[in-house]
Amino acid sequence: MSQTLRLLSEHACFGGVQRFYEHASEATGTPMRFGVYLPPQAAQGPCPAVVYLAGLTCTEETFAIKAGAQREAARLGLILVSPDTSPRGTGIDGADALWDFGHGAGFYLDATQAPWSAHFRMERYITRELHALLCAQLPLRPDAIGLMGHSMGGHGALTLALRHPGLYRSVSALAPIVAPSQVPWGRKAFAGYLGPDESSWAAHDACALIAAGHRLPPLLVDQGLADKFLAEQLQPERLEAACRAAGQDLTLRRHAGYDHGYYFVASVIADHLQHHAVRLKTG
Ligand SMILES: N[C@@H](CCC(=O)N[C@@H](CSC=O)C(=O)NCC(=O)O)C(=O)O
Repeated sequence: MSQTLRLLSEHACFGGVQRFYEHASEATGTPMRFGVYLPPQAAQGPCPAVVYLAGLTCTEETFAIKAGAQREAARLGLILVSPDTSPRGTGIDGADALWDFGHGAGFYLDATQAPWSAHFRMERYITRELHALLCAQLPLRPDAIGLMGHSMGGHGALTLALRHPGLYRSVSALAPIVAPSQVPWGRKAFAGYLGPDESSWAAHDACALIAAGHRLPPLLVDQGLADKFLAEQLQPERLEAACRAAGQDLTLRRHAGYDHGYYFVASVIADHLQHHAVRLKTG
């Protein structure tokens, strides 16, 4: 049954339109919000799309407001989709207490542990419900959808693409968490959402998935070298080693002087959209 999308706001942008929508989500059991940028080409017919998964503390607005991606998306004829990073207003005790767990920190997986499992079903939301809704209700090409993300969202982009082969034709990440089972952000989230049995964590860990034989389309990753989270949380050398051992095509670019924030994202976003456009517009 087609879901009702409620248009929250609409803004003319580079000849296209930036919109924000809300809908009742079956996956999370809450209202969910997402942003959509429709380039001018979308008025003529279906366009390829890139879904952008944001990081800890972000909302559906962060990418749209801070990354400056719309100019290049308009040039390339790409639709941009920016979902929220977790369900909101769940009423779960403690869900607002921490910035790296709970609301704003859904980690793009389906929690198996109470009380989180009642609402924190972001994998199902992104890969099934939102995917179907976008294909049914927006002028995008279902065969030409890419996935990218930043930080926690980079983890989401890598793991969802690895876990759902064929769903996303192009993949990239900015300063991603690549081995969540091994670093504090991921260990905290996985313990809470998936429970203490670490054997269940590997299925949501990009490096472990690659080592287990899962594959991605040719992957572009950018990482700032002045990123305060680089050594403790991100550790791109783990992804580099996993890809090298598995024969996974990876372009990992390290950028001196760039930190973790959206000044970095804005500086490389055009390259990422071009990476996606090349793959989404051919084949
Ligand atoms: N509150 C934190 C910083 C939170 C932060 O840096 N969030 C990043 C994503 S981190 C990994 O997922 C982000 O994208 N923030 C949005 C922004 O506008 O920069 C702290 O105290 O360090």
